[in-house]
Amino acid sequence: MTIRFVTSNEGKVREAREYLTDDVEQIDYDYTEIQSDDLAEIAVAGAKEAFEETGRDDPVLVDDAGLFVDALGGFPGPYSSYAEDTVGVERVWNLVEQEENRRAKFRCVVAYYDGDEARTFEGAVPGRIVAPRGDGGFGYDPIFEHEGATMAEMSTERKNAVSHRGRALAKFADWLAEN
Ligand SMILES: O=c1nc[nH]c2c1ncn2[C@H]1C[C@H](O)[C@@H](COP(=O)(O)OP(=O)(O)OP(=O)(O)O)O1
Ligand SMILES: [Mg+2]
Repeated sequence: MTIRFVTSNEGKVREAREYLTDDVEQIDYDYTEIQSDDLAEIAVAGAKEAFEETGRDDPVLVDDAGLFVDALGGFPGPYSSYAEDTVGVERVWNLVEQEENRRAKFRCVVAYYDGDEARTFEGAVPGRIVAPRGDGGFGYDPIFEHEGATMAEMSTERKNAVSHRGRALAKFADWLAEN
């Protein structure tokens, strides 16, 4: 089976290919990202729209993810992509730099839709916000440290083994194998 991963983010696709045995085709369809504080709601709405608008044949996968910083009340959260495009990763670091509590989480929801019932799979990883280090990965990876390394300092394989997306994809892969 081919899974159509609807995203403009090549980093997400690279990570999904590392994880899933099925073929993963990237579809660069720009679905509406609804405004919600619930990643699952955003991902499901996107998956349904993308499925309807891109031919209704192979099932689609949509991944909605974000960085949730404790000291900032969960900001940027569901607005992570907007914050990255506007203020940028370096200035998100600056917001946290003075805080004593640098704890944060990456969260990810992947939504799978084949025209029947939408399924969601979630993953999260705890970490700490640090000054940018490393040049792998994408997005907030350089400022997100987990067990001593930033995610930008990890190989795709190592990042997948611990990451929010890896955990969500692992659940999805298990479900897919049984269905
Ligand atoms: O593993 C990650 N490592 C670093 N940063 C990450 C990660 N996962 C999500 N993020 C950041 C990127 C973006 O600023 C936001 C997700 O936004 P999100 O809308 O889900 O993705 P996106 O706009 O990059 O691609 P698309 O919507 O086309 O799938 O959180
Ligand atoms: Mg997006």
